[in-house]
Amino acid sequence: MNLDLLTTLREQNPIVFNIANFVTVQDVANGLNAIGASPIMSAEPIEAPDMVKIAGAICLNLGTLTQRQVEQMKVVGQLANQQQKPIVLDPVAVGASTYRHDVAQRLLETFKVAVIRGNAGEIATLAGIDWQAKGIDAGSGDGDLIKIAQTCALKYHCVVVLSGPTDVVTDGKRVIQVHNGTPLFQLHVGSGDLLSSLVAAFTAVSGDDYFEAAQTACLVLAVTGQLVVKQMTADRPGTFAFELLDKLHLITIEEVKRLASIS
Ligand SMILES: Nc1ncnc2c1ncn2[C@@H]1O[C@H](COP(=O)(O)OP(=O)(O)O)[C@@H](O)[C@H]1O
Ligand SMILES: Cc1ncsc1CCOP(=O)(O)O
Ligand SMILES: [Mg+2]
Repeated sequence: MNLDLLTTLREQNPIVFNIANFVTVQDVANGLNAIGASPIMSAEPIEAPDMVKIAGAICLNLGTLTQRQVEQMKVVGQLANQQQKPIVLDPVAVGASTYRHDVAQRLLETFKVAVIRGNAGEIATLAGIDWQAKGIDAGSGDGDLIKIAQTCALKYHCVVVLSGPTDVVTDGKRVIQVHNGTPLFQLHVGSGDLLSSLVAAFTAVSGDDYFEAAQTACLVLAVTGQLVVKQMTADRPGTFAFELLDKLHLITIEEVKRLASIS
């Protein structure tokens, strides 16, 4: 795990271009800003070439996808591939409708992504493995999460982050598990979207080592949440979200190293 990437990120302040959902767009923008990246959001296909040109990485979030956004994503994805800019795809609730599922498949056929980041239900759906996903939530299933993540990674030739109580990061062969975190992440809508955008920020500064970028993002966010919760006397999702933002700005490599629980 290369935690120096956090320093590099803060030094380079990479632009992360997000096609975000309208629910959590502000969490994503503020989270990226707090950690030391530079967010930009755009919903206009016409400016796709300019957005991709200035971006260090791109995060495509399928959360509230319109057909116009799908067209925008196709253009953005192809331009990003031509310019070797890494793309992170967040397949929000991909199992919840045929529309989402079809769109996700079509996008993944149109351009290559560096990382797919989703919860167990989303990654199992993309992998074609039986799972009872529940809307935006992971839902339930009894499959082996490592196998599910690996199947998805091999199917789409990319790094996969299957997040949850333990984050599984894999390129299909290598597997790292991040055991840090707190259940309070689940009480704040947007935790997953934030993680996806942070993965994108780290891919912007990791050369082409997207496996390394993804694990670093998972560990930094999970430890940050853990440190926030340590100070709280009761489960307060609102306070957690505010303090998470502050701590993302303040977190040090030493703190991450001290609490890291990976295998
Ligand atoms: N029960 C949990 N314990 C610890 N960390 C968790 C738990 N559930 C989710 N997380 C963390 O929350 C973040 C968002 O992941 P997740 O909840 O899987 O995404 P989504 O919001 O897309 O469903 C990740 O950093 C993950 O590690
Ligand atoms: C509630 C909701 N509906 C469509 S997108 C969205 C936000 C999903 O956020 P996350 O996947 O980070 O929990
Ligand atoms: Mg999600």
